[in-house]
Amino acid sequence: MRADIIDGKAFAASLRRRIAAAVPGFVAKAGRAPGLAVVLVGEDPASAVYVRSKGKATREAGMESIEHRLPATARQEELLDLIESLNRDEHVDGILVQLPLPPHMDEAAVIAAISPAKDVDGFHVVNAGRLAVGQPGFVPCTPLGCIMLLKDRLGDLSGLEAVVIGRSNIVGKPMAQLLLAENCTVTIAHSRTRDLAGVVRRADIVVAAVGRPEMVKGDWLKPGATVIDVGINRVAGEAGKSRLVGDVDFAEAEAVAGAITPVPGGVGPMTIAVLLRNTLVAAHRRSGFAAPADL
Ligand SMILES: NC(=O)C1=CN([C@@H]2O[C@H](COP(=O)(O)OP(=O)(O)OC[C@H]3O[C@@H](n4cnc5c(N)ncnc54)[C@H](OP(=O)(O)O)[C@@H]3O)[C@@H](O)[C@H]2O)C=CC1
Ligand SMILES: Nc1nc(=O)c2c([nH]1)NC[C@@H]1CN(c3ccc(C(=O)N[C@@H](CCC(=O)O)C(=O)O)cc3)C=[N+]21
Repeated sequence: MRADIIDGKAFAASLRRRIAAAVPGFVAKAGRAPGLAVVLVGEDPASAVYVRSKGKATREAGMESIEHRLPATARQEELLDLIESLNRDEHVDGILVQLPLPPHMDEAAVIAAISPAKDVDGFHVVNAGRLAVGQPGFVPCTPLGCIMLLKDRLGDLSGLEAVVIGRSNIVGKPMAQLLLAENCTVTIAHSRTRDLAGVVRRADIVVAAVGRPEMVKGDWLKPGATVIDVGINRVAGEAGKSRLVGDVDFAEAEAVAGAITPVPGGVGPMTIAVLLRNTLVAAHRRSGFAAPADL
């Protein structure tokens, strides 16, 4: 069997078109465009690339992109003051502080400073708590994008065995919460898990969010499983160039899985599309308008 490729890039493009189509309706009612503020601290080249592509996608959707850069040496107080001014700015609906932050900053304290109503990353404890208890809030973009791909592929997920590898606050834990909310039987695996291959072999759905290039092997998978590869790992490629690989050994997995997301072109593009979706939803909620239902 050869797995179907789940085209996250195409799905993300269609989501972005639906978002762009809904923006003029908001502008007509509110008299302004939805605004997303992205804050980059330091010069990490990978982060700078992401921030640029987020800004471009935001403008292409007809929204306002507000970009702030602070030097790597900035004091945490300066960042907290900036977040406070963005919290107060009526034109800012969403605030994203690009992670990771320089080591002298306390990420939890910085995230806590963002107004939960503008936390389009869904990283604030209030939004994490809402997700855990099933109240409406903001859900982290990457796991929400993964759920959209899974439901598009499989329809109802009820009763399926799902294994999430990774338990970070930004991917693994919210991913597990979302799968639970879809009535999956959820196992969360991590670096202390015994017999990881044996655990993964039970899964109808495997979500790999580890950060270890090509760790998940083909013979770890149940034949026909649906594999969502969140990993983004830059490794040495040919002729001194680097290339991106996921946490799943794609060549091996493709021969066993029923369907699999590629890297690049899978989960990554979904993350940005869902960020725009969350920003549009935040704009509607903050203005007291019902958010478009089909996003
Ligand atoms: N596509 C996208 O849009 C995004 C992609 N990513 C990518 O996803 C990956 C994960 O990101 P993130 O969650 O932030 O990473 P973290 O480093 O925060 O978490 C990694 C998790 O993997 C677990 N882990 C590490 N080694 C092993 C192992 N050998 N076996 C089993 N589990 C292991 C860790 O376990 P423990 O808790 O025990 O240490 C931890 O829970 C990265 O490649 C990142 O680049 C991240 C965000 C967005
Ligand atoms: N506050 C915050 N929110 C985030 O959502 C956040 C963050 N910090 N820090 C870093 C991670 C990582 N992340 C990605 C977004 C898009 C792609 C993406 O579009 N990837 C393309 C390839 C891009 C390339 O070629 O480099 C793809 O997979 O096809 C990947 C990874 C968001 N993150």
